[in-house]
Amino acid sequence: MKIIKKVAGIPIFANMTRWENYIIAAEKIITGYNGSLPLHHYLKTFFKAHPHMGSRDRKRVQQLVYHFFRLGNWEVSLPLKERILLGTFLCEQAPDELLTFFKPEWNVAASFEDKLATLGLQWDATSAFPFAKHLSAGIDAERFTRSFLQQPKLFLRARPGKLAAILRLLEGNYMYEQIGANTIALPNGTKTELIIPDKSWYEVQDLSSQETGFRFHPKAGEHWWDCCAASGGKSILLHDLQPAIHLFASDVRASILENLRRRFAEAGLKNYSSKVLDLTSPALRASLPRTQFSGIILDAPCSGSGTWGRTPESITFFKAAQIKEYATLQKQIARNVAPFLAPGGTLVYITCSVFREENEEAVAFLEQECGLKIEESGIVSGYERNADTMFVAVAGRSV
Ligand SMILES: C[S@@+](CC[C@H](N)C(=O)[O-])C[C@H]1O[C@@H](n2cnc3c(N)ncnc32)[C@H](O)[C@@H]1O
Repeated sequence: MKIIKKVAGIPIFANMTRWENYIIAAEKIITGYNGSLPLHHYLKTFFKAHPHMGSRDRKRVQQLVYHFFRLGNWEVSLPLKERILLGTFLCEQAPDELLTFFKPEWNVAASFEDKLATLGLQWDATSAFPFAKHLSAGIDAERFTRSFLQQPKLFLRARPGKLAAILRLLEGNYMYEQIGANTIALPNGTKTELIIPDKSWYEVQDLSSQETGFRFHPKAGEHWWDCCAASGGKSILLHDLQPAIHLFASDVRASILENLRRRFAEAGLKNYSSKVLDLTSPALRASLPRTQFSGIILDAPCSGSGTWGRTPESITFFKAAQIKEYATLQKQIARNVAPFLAPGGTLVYITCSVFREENEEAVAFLEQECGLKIEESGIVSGYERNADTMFVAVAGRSV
């Protein structure tokens, strides 16, 4: 085919369909991406540098790239274009013009099993997800890895007393599902800020993340420390369960605590203190507002592997050696933080990881090295609910 021009490095071929140009753009993105930035940041920069692509083109090319990464390392020996089409075939459910153009014989509405039969391929969990041998107990590797083919949903948590008002705005106008007492699931990409005018009515928070809060049982007057608070998702959840607590939130990043302060202000949460703290520091005691807390939320820095349905590029670029690095950091933090749990108090250890080293092994460490008693622990499974998968353990200190 003859190149008629190049636009920002992408060849535009004579007599080429839109679909062929989409594939070429997706190939260029995939070959240029090295995993050092999150994919959505890379895509933003790429599209900025290629302004000739309209918003519909950008959206379609972006989908192709995500479909490709959702395959993980499965069938890596196929040519790039074939893997992009394969990912699209397995991820899409509705009739798709691009796929019809390239593969008219593929029935995109067929079941996963029928699609594999059409392709003459078998799903292999260990090549799709090279870290399968690290999975925590109770995770079905086959189902977990297949879940990467679907983008997780967007979940809202209705703040106390606001569910009915939010449902009135959604009813009849938007596709949504109510889950449990406070959760609303929406298609990913829904612009909630355009639907719900008051930001203090809800928090965007994954379903499994919301459910970790079932293990917080704060009582009025207690002192709680959210020691890896980030922008405060768990802190706001905790506060909504019991506003009359004394909340102390800390994180090692000053910038994320700025986000927390902004988010708390939007949520109308005023009664708290916050501080930048490095939990690996041996001088932690001197920096704390008190030395005994009734409750500690340790939402540890982790691989994030339970959330990779939202960032599937991580499957390709994550290195197994990083699991050990996170596990070491988690133990260091646990050892430093545990002494500040008051007798009779509760430490809730949370990760959004699916790896045993960050979950069960951290729990064994809390028990064996930190003198805590594990009351409950396990996976909060999201992979069959279009949600993230998390891990939560409740540890207590004897009186
Ligand atoms: C999983 S995130 C917390 C998410 C948060 N709790 C929420 O609900 O949105 C882990 C946090 O730990 C923080 N962190 C990492 N290393 C740390 C350290 N050495 N000391 C304190 N915080 C640390 C990170 O900055 C990150 O914000």
